[in-house]
Amino acid sequence: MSIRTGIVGISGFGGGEALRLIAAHPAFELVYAAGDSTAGSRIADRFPGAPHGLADLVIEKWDPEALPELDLLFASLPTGASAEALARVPGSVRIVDIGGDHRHVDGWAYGLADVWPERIAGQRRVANPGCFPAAALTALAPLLTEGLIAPGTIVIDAKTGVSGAGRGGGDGFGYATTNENLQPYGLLKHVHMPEMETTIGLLSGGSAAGLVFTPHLVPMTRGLLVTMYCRGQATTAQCRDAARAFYADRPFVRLSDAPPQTKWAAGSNLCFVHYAADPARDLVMALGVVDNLGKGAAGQAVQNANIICDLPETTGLAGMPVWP
Ligand SMILES: NC(=O)C1=CN([C@@H]2O[C@H](COP(=O)(O)OP(=O)(O)OC[C@H]3O[C@@H](n4cnc5c(N)ncnc54)[C@H](OP(=O)(O)O)[C@@H]3O)[C@@H](O)[C@H]2O)C=CC1
Ligand SMILES: CC(=O)N[C@@H](CCC(=O)OP(=O)(O)O)C(=O)O
Repeated sequence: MSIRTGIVGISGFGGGEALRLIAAHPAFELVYAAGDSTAGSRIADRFPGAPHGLADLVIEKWDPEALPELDLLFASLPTGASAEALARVPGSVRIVDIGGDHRHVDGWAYGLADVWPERIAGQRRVANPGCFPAAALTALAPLLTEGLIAPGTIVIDAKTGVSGAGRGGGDGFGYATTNENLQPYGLLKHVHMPEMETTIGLLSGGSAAGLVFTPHLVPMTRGLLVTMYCRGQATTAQCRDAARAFYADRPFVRLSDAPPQTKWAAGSNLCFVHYAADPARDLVMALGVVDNLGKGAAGQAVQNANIICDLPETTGLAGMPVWP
């Protein structure tokens, strides 16, 4: 089966990771690549390691009115740049939006693929979660659905690699300012806070109004770790049992015995979850690790595309992480 596939935003970090995955995907055939400033260049000009069959594909100027015949489109545009344009893509084209314009928007399935595959199947429009929510919500979902933690008391301390800011990260994302530096940002106003509050409400039936989320930029290229502190009386064993049952038949979530490390997920679509609890302290800790460009972006996007194209979820995603 050949599914005619496009990527808009292909020159970026998210789009480039989608290209890497699609180049090795047995059913998705890349026939359309688009962007803005890179329009007119060949894939190989941007990605010297592209396979021969894709090297000469020319990046088009993004124009939703001028698409070739497509079955599937991955959009990896800056948040704010896709809502209006994607509304003009014919309804026959399935879309997975890696950017933030369509999360919890009517007409779009929220693509938390390991938690809600049944809500994604059969849809033609899927909004990929943000990278921090991908890790945090995957780790929290079993605890919330089992009522093991109070949804309004969650504190999320997060660390991300610099590629999370994209290729055009801009001032503050250069080598001299990120190397050997640790930068908190977005205190109490990061856009992923409302995204996570809404999803936690859906998972728990309760309000996550007390959520606190603090991301930190750390000097690594890829990787994302969330360490979460919640109120609850559950034991570590109860949290682990809940996660084991919740993810029993899910291929990409790994319950780890030791606290997970960002390198464990590098280059993969895996999410590692881990729990430690102490009822005497009324404390449940939940940890999640993803590759921000994998499960945090293009990996989860391909998983979502597999689901809406009725393919096995693992198609093109079975490769192990890169180590070391
Ligand atoms: N990086 C990450 O870890 C994650 C990113 N995301 C989201 O994914 C999206 C892409 O992020 P990322 O890849 O990091 O960003 P980059 O800055 O690396 O890439 C942005 C891409 O968008 C293209 N682009 C920008 N404006 C336009 C336009 N007007 N028309 C057509 N193309 C345009 C650029 O094309 P050109 O170079 O040709 O100008 C480029 O290919 C964002 O919404 C981001 O928030 C989500 C999860 C994780
Ligand atoms: C390091 C860094 O800047 N990371 C980004 C994560 C981007 C992301 O997940 O994307 P969406 O904009 O699609 O939600 C940030 O914190 O905004």
